[in-house]
Amino acid sequence: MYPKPGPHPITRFRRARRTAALRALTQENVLSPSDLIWPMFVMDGEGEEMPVPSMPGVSRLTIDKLVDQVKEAQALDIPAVCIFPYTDPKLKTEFCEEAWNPDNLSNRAVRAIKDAVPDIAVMTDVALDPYNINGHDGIVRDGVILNDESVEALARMALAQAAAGADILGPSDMMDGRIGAMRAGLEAAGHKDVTIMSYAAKYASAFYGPFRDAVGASGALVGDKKTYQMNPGNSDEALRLVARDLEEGADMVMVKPGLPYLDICRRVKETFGAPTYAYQVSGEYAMALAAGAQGWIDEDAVMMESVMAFKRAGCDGILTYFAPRVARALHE
Ligand SMILES: NCc1[nH]cc(CCC(=O)O)c1CC(=O)O
Repeated sequence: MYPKPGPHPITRFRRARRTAALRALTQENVLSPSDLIWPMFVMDGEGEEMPVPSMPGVSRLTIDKLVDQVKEAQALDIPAVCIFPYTDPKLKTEFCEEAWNPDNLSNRAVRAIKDAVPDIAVMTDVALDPYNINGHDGIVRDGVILNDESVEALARMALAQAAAGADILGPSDMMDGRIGAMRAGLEAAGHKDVTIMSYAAKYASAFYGPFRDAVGASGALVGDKKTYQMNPGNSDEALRLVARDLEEGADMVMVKPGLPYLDICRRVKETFGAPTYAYQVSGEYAMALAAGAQGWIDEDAVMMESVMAFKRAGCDGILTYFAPRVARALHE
């Protein structure tokens, strides 16, 4: 593919690495605040925040404080935030009706953000787990996660989020056919310009543990999510899922988790050329923080290196809890 480099000493790769200026000049990939999506957790109440123990530096915030944090995102030139609700356990039901309540916590948060910070892109999560008594992303009957019934509920949920003003819908549920159903529903309701970032290749991963604590789903979850999330041993299947979701109307696609699945990011970007994102998930964040706290790694350096790795793998952007820290470092 490339001409073979000449032999040493005609070729000395170290020449271009000798000074910081030469290294900067020959750097292939660049990270910018505009590559970042900042995931945030919202809870009921006012003027309060509750730290997530397994995610140091991350807190659930009441809507007023969440809006302040979104202002901070904007000041840091981060173009998008992603909202996850910590739902009152009393609102969780078998059929997840709270998911499409126009005034549920997530929808109220979206409206408050769009009111106060209209220019930032707001992304929402489309999945039933925050509202489900059994913690699953879909509706469960006799221990089986029902696909088509879940898709109906998810499409309703997506419409409520679009009506609240979400710019990007993020279906993270992994039911089959949900993108098509959402896209048809959005068109029919006149929400023609709402984008969908499909969690297209989402793996059944052990790296989501701290997130489930943050949204209060860990205690609720009965069993695992292996009948709908992907088998970590698969790669070709990710391409078929991305092809399917793009065809059904996704504008952007995501690979999740992040670092352990960079090969998937690369294949997806090369195969489709579509806007491709990775989610550096809660467990990845928690691992870096835990090792950093022990003094076993240089946390800041590991953070920047890991986020850069996504760009190198071909991603157009990264959802990461490190977003504000990375943006701050880039502004220094
Ligand atoms: N549908 C829920 C959802 N949306 C994002 C994450 C994980 C995010 C993270 O770990 O940071 C999950 C958890 C899951 O699928 O169990």
